Amino acid sequence: MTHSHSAEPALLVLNPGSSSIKWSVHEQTELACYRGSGPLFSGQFKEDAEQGATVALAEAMAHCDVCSVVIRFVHGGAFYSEPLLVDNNNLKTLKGLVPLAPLHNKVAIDLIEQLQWAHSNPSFFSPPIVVVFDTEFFNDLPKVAQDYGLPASLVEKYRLRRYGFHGFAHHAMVDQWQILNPGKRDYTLVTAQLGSGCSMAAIKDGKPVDTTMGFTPNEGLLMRTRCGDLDPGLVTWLQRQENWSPEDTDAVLNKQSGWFGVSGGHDNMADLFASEDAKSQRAFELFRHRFQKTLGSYYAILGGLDGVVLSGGIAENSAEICHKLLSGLDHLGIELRPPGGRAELPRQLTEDTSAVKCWASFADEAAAMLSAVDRRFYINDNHELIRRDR
Ligand SMILES: Nc1ncnc2c1ncn2[C@@H]1O[C@H](COP(=O)(O)OP(=O)(O)O)[C@@H](O)[C@H]1O
Ligand SMILES: CC(=O)OP(=O)(O)O
Ligand SMILES: [Mg+2]
Repeated sequence: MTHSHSAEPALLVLNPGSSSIKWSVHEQTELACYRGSGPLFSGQFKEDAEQGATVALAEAMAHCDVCSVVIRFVHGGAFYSEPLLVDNNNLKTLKGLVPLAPLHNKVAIDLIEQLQWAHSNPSFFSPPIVVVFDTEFFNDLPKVAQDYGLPASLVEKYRLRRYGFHGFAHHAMVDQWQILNPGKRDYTLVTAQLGSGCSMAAIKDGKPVDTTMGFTPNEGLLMRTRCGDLDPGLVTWLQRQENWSPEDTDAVLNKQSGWFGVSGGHDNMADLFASEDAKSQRAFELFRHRFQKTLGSYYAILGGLDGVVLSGGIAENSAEICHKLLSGLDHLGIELRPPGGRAELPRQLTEDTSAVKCWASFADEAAAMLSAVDRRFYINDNHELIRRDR
């Protein structure tokens, strides 16, 4: 396949989540025009699809002149949070960050390597790769929301902080809220990304002031296979009891826990929610309890609440689960509509009279990723990706 300038300039976006890899192809104009007309085409593949990235790229290149591949990279550690043009040097550093987000960074590295392999094949042109970081949205979290109660010497030595993740999803939800409430100022909002990974953010006037995920994407809510909040004393106790290595500990807390572990094997939230066995119900109650506890604490630190936006595979697909998560909260000013009714997104979950307006929406992570690229790069008339002068 050759690089042809006759076709339309476009970008391929790859979004490796912890349960699937989503890809979409966007016209170059989508870069500057956040929430444009949506992707030209899109698809999904599984993490174990050996050449998933090159198949997606070949399909994109059959129709468009792909100027760049944009890949969501969950954890850039203390090194990176701004969009980065991948080269052999920074790729080494990125590879060293795999243990910080064990379910995500390795998959992103594999995607980069698949594309580089394609590049080494003379019959296949592979465009420049830009990685964009899930942490960027939370760069300027208030210090109090970045801190852990650890010794200052350790914090300084390793530049430890709470990073926050799902930045593109939370950014897209804020954007959705602003579209639904045009011109509203001084607003307080809670956004919740509920997919395989789950996180919430407290938002004041469009900026995050706290979020549930911390140093790694395994703090806070109960997730598909991640435990979320845990007493650190329990971890060290179990390590001694079970003689766990760091790798064993990682595997249990990231891959065998969450609602999957608590329910004894329900992977998909839809199955868990439909199941009537006691363990599944207990897992769902824990999921709901953590969600509501966080919502209440964010209400407290925000000093009020104008709205809630729910997103991710769970919220997008299940009106009943959205209803359960927000039920019993009349005292916070959440007056729910009966579930059911309109299925399309954004879906209004509360009555028009409700003090707190709640919505389920599609978090357009790809659009938010493209707008991050647009802040640092542009595409010239030769369809080349160029860094903007700062
Ligand atoms: N109909 C449904 N009802 C409830 N949960 C669902 C439904 N469909 C999908 N899900 C949940 O959504 C998750 C996928 O969400 P998504 O945001 O795509 O995750 P990720 O990006 O982490 O891979 C699945 O793991 C599943 O638990
Ligand atoms: C950070 C994270 O958990 O992402 P995802 O939900 O896509 O797995
Ligand atoms: Mg996701």
